[in-house]
Amino acid sequence: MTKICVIGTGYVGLVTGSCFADLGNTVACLDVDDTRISKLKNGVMPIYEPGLEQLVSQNVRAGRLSFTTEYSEALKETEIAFIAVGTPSGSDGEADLQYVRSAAESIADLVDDPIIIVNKSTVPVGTGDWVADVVRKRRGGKALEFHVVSNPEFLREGSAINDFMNPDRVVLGSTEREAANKVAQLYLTLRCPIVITDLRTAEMIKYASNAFLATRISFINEIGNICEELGADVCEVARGMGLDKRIGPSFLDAGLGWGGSCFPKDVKALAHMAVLHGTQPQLLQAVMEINRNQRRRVIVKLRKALGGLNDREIGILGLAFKPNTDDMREAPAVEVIHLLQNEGAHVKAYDPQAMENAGQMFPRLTLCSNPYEVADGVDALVLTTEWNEFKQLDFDRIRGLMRQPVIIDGRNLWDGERLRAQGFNYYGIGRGNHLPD
Ligand SMILES: NC(=O)c1ccc[n+]([C@@H]2O[C@H](COP(=O)([O-])OP(=O)(O)OC[C@H]3O[C@@H](n4cnc5c(N)ncnc54)[C@H](O)[C@@H]3O)[C@@H](O)[C@H]2O)c1
Ligand SMILES: O=c1ccn([C@@H]2O[C@H](COP(=O)(O)OP(=O)(O)O[C@H]3O[C@H](CO)[C@@H](O)[C@H](O)[C@H]3O)[C@@H](O)[C@H]2O)c(=O)[nH]1
Repeated sequence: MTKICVIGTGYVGLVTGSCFADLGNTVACLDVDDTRISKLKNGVMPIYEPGLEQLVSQNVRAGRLSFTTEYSEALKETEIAFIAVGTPSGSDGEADLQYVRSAAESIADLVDDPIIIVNKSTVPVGTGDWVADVVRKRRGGKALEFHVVSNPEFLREGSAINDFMNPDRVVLGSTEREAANKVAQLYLTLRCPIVITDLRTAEMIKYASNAFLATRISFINEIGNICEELGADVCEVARGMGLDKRIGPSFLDAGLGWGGSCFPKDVKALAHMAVLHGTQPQLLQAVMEINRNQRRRVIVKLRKALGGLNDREIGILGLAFKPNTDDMREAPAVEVIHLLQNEGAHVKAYDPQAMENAGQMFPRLTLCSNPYEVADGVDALVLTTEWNEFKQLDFDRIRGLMRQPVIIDGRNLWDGERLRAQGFNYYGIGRGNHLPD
């Protein structure tokens, strides 16, 4: 049993803290956001993540998990402090480290016993050394025995608990092998490969992994765009490719492109690091450009199908950047809605979890309480997030409600042939169906 402190109670901090508590450790989760902590103290989750509420309440009841806004309370007798604060994109695409700095300074101010500081946030290569400098400078001459370990997180929103508890690997980087070994002990019961390396390599593994996954998606989207012109079906192409063991089937779903709180900012940050150090990240630039175009292509399709967008009614199914989350950061739906509204379209939408976030983001968006309300009177329906709830809709009812039977399936979720047989003008992504010019 280890006494742990997790700084930041967002998607990563809260999941990390509750999972470590569940594995038998004593965990204090800390956040500077009062509202978030009082919600958590009352058993209310500040984010939607399947299974999280139960995991938190179980471990709070067992006395292994607590929440606070007080650094002094959270850091009391802590052996390992995880920094899991946000690292958003700055103005040039570089990662903004102000929250990491503030967390490191608070540790430096309040701790006198030996401590391991673990960077779990996604941070630029070199940040581990920088955190050590920040702590040393802040201490002035006051001695502190501490080591910095990089432990990037690979969980996905929507399946975060399962990903944390069943990782493909755990990556640890440190200049001090003993410190990395101590952190490794926390993960031993998960029985997964543990890669122990130096700080900078560990930090790069995180960026390279995200950039590679984003590249796969942009690649298949580019293939999809070519398929559309040549009359091939990208879904079948991806299946045929993915059966090759060297390629594998994951992350080959063509659609509106990648969004979320990680891929966009991390690919940008990696490209920024490259440029800063005199390297041209040509592939990363193309990967980002393809992704930007993927959203715009939907607008082009709609314009063609409806002969213009001014005063058209468009229905959007799905607002979160992917299913099983309420997170709308860089969600494809956000850009699609902006582009539609800019062209004078009236937009209605529904999402099973992201309605509250959407209401704050789009004052002019009509929020509906189910897919049928969205379909009512629209000229086109656009599927932007492949929630389970959208998989089996009553399309006869939808056909009867819509003003024009145009469907853009931005996630290739539905059976196009069946929908065409039901009277829809169905357009998937990369599925070889041409629109008239
Ligand atoms: N979201 C994901 O799926 C995911 C997965 C892997 C890695 N990451 C990385 O993990 C980090 C955290 O991401 P997230 O999505 O959990 O962020 P988030 O925005 O959901 O949460 C960050 C939390 O940190 C708190 N915070 C900010 N400054 C603080 C401070 N000085 N002291 C204490 N708390 C502070 C904020 O109030 C907020 O609650 C990022 O670097 C991200 O790139 C995210
Ligand atoms: O074949 C695919 C797979 C995903 N996506 C899109 O890609 C984005 C990201 O999806 P996913 O990776 O499932 O979600 P995240 O929760 O953002 O997780 C990514 O980002 C996290 C933060 O760094 C990492 O920890 C995870 O390993 C990494 O998968 C979403 O918009 C998806 O719709 C596709 O378009 N096609």
